[in-house]
Amino acid sequence: MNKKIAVAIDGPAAAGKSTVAKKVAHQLGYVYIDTGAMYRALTWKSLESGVDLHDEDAVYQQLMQISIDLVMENDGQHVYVDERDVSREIRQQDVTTNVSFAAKHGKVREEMVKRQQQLAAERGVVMDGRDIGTHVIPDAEVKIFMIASVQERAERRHKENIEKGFPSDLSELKEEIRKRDEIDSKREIAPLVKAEDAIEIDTTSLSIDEVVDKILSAIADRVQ
Ligand SMILES: Nc1ncnc2c1ncn2[C@@H]1O[C@H](COP(=O)(O)OP(=O)(O)O)[C@@H](O)[C@H]1O
Ligand SMILES: Nc1ccn([C@@H]2O[C@H](COP(=O)(O)OP(=O)(O)O)[C@@H](O)[C@H]2O)c(=O)n1
Repeated sequence: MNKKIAVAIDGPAAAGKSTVAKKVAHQLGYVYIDTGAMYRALTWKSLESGVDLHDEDAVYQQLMQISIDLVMENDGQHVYVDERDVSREIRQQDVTTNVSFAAKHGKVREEMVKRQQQLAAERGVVMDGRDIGTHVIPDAEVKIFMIASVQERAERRHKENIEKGFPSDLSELKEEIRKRDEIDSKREIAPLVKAEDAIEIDTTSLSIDEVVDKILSAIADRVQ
């Protein structure tokens, strides 16, 4: 497979996007870009500095003052805000429950999309998020929309939290996922929606490797 392409993976919270995107990128020797981590990094910084996440100008100003870097290291991708490694902090519950507020502002999204498009300028990328196939890389050669039931997604996140030593409550997780999906799907700017030309994969009863294989074969079909 010589021709390098862009693969856009979108879908709701905990559908398995980043796990699968990382594996697909690894198999192809592509770069993986986690756009959710960028919104989480901004949210973490805003909470740290006491910025009101509902104040569009304040959140935008905060974003313009920071650099957000995704760096591949031996143990996986790390996220830096300026010089600080915040990979763990951005997965904490206060960031998770607030990130959709930061992500709904038009000015914030415009700047994020600009940064993400720079990262994807060269092909050979797998990028995951909510608006990748619709706004960030609308001309991506392969677009995937991953879904799974809320129950399944909450159970997956619960298991992951316990493994990481994070406190976790299944019914709270279900509620948080439902609420975040609703904000992400109903926002005015670039809501979470399947791109017309995206392939939908329901991962509820699929293993990680089965999903990876489906995406790799969609890519193989496209680049032939
Ligand atoms: N098809 C799958 N079957 C079972 N578990 C999965 C599957 N895909 C992902 N997971 C697990 O679900 C959790 C959430 O996946 P993640 O990739 O973080 O989702 P997203 O990026 O969509 O939020 C992770 O712990 C991951 O290992
Ligand atoms: N391209 C993107 C990526 C994430 N986001 C926002 O960032 C939040 C966190 O994204 P994420 O991919 O880390 O979320 P999880 O599904 O991993 O929990 C989402 O709930 C969206 O509010 C977005 O608006 N657009």
